[in-house]
Amino acid sequence: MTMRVDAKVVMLGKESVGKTSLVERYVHHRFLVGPYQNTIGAAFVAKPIQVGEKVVTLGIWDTAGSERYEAMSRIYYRGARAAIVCYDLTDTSSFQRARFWVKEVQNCEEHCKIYLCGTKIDLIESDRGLRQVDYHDVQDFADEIGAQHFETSSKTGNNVDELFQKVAEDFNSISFQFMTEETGIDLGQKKDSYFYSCCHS
Ligand SMILES: Nc1nc2c(ncn2[C@@H]2O[C@H](COP(=O)(O)OP(=O)(O)OP(=O)(O)O)[C@@H](O)[C@H]2O)c(=O)[nH]1
Repeated sequence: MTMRVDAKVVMLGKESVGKTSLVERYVHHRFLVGPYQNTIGAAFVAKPIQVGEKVVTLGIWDTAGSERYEAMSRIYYRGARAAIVCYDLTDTSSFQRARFWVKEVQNCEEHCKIYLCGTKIDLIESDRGLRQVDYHDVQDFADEIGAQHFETSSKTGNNVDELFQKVAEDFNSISFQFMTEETGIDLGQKKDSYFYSCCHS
């Protein structure tokens, strides 16, 4: 079966922050328990999402967080319309890594919207002392870079649907803007031209 993808979305962030778990929760409504498995390279899934009367299909690339695969991740965010930059709320170093990815995306993909996602909030709900990344610090950073900010749990499902729904809604409203500004231009072509207008270094 082939499926037309409207928008490319890329999951970025340090290894084991929970990128795969977020996609798994959102797409398959489940949380996998058992030994943690590194993503190797990247995984792809297409997910149609209802936005008002329209269906927007997100093509989600789940990249490997290990620094070993850093150069490969660049291939996956090329042409992305949204980047979900994840950090683990119980790990300060993962937030430093998130800042790195934000810079990368800002430098290379001017049409890519950034979403900051603090993961594993369920751990903090059961023990407040585990929080290592302050909500307000991230919100200030989000305001500075014009990003949306979510705190989620793939274990309980908390805020996961809201995150992806927001990505699809934002994409839909941006496309709508193109359509009204450029009447007569085929939206598909317009979008494609953006798909390839990224850095080529
Ligand atoms: N409690 C809790 N654990 C989580 C959550 N999300 C992920 N985990 C756990 O964190 C570990 C890493 O999760 P992954 O989803 O594989 O992380 P990843 O970012 O895809 O890792 P890489 O593929 O190596 O980049 C696993 O043991 C998960 O079970 C969450 O919301 N809550």
